[in-house]
Amino acid sequence: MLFAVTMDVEIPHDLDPEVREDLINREKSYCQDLQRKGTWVHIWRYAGQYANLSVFDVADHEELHRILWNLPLFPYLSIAVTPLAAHPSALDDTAGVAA
Ligand SMILES: O=C(O)CC1=CCC(=O)O1
Repeated sequence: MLFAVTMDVEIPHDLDPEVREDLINREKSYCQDLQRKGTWVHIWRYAGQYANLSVFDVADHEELHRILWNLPLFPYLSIAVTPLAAHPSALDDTAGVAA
């Protein structure tokens, strides 16, 4: 199942800089591990915003929830989830999408 997920990042300005750096480093490792597994299919920056648009390929809602809940930055994210379905005009056979 494919999901588009928007994450808006709002880290408090008064957070200890070392804590902030550690969180961001752990978020990057977590994200890149899931990319290597093929679960975190895309991550794009919204231009001009501290926010990303990501696409996840997961077995079910519970797997997506677990992944999002365990994001190191989770306490500082506003998250919106949109389920995706195949578009009939798409040329490519997009992974994970049933026709
Ligand atoms: O910077 C962001 O958009 C938050 C984030 C999610 C995964 C990652 O590495 O950073």
